Amino acid sequence: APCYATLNNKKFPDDFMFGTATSSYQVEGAWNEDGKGENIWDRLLHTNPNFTVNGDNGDITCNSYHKYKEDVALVKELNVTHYRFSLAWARILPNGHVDQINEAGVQYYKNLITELRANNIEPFVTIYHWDLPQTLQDEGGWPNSNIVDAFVDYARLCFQLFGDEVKYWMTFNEPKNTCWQGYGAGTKAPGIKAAGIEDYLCSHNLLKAHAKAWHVYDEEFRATQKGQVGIVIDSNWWEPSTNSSDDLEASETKLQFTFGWYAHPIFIGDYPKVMKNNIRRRSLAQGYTKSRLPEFTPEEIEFIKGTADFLGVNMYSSALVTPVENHDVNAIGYEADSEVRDWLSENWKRGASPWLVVTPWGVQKLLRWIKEQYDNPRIIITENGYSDYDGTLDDVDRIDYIQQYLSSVRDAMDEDGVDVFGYTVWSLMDNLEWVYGFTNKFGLYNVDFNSPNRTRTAKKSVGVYQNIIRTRCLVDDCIDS
Ligand SMILES: O=S(=O)(O)CCCN1CCN(CCO[C@@H]2O[C@H](CO)[C@@H](O)[C@H](O)[C@H]2O)CC1
Repeated sequence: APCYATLNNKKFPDDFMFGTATSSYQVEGAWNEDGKGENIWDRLLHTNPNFTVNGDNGDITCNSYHKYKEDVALVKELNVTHYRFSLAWARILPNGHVDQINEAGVQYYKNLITELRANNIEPFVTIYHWDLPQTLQDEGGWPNSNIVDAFVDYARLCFQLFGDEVKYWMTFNEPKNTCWQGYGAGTKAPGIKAAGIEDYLCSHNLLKAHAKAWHVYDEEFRATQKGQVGIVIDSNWWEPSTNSSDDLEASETKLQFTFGWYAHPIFIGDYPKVMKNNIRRRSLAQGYTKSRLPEFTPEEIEFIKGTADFLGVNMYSSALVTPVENHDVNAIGYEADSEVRDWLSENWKRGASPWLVVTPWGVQKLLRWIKEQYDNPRIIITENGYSDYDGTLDDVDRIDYIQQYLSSVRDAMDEDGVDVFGYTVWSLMDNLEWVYGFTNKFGLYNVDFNSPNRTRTAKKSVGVYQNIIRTRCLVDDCIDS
């Protein structure tokens, strides 16, 4: 493996939190058992089986709903401090509203949290990881402002039910992919293609919902439960394709359109200027009478600002950027509105996921940028990982990936003073990788989807990650370092 000078001469702090992660729709299965309601992924994949490779779906997947004790044993074996998982809204509230609580669903999460605590593992709970109850989508979904109070009622119930044992909450996983992929590109449930319109309505409501949930925790629960509420925002690192001022500006613009879209309202206030300017200019040029990007009132700007006790960052990959010449003024969508083109360099090693390239230097650049942009927020890497096609147990590529990215996180902490308090490998086990089905495997543990028992088997990376956690430093297999 390549030698990185920092690999073997840096220790992670004793209180640095190493963890691993999954999400409800990707691992639980039991899609319609014990009173769970239908969610937008159930509906989308049952009505469009070819939406995913091989028609794979979450009906059973890893069957974690029935195998959660075994899963917690694997998490324990990893010797991690925390396990990040998400709550399936429709398992707790089958029609999405608090008028009907499914006790069996509540009990499942209470059992999971109890099992984690019994094994001295910190539960890191994502309230929403893309699996909206179908009834709420039928009522308009994220673009309909009614969703705000539906989410806040759901979040308040979660705080009430689980808040005595859960001290780390994340409202949303990757708002950009919730909105852009769900309602813009249509590449994720509910699969709506309304780029530049419904993705912006989704984000407007999602930000209000996040902020309201944070204020509810702050006013009604923090004093007694003493926990923290954050949000998980993802982005590539966007590398200028040359050091021309145009390319440097394109990088900054793309960062604002992907990370700033959500971080700017929460950490500074309001949408980023370049988003507001670009989208207004393009909307008017397209004949709209006002910007396609909704506007916050001054009160809303103040209400949303400051609503994150920590920042979860999902970072996997990078891309090269440059301004789009003679852009099509009629193209709409958050990518077109950025007027930036991005692509992957041929020189970068690939993962199985088409968007995944091995660019560890990108995580240090993104973390440094976040620190400078948002005044050094407390950060935990809530997802980072490598996918292959065959789920090989001899996963040396994943071992290299994790070590190189951790080394770059370490550099951001040492050289740039970024306040990173944890790192989380995506994922505990191979699972349903959205449109790629079971063909993209991210797990530290292999899952045999052909066996009814969904047998989990440790890959080589399990031993390496255990060592990193035990020794607090990166194993360097170089002999000449
Ligand atoms: O969107 S950008 O314009 O900035 C760049 C495009 C590429 N992204 C990279 C990450 N990605 C998946 C992240 O998705 C995350 O990572 C895991 C692996 O995919 C998933 O299994 C998790 O559920 C999800 O939280 C969505 C697409």
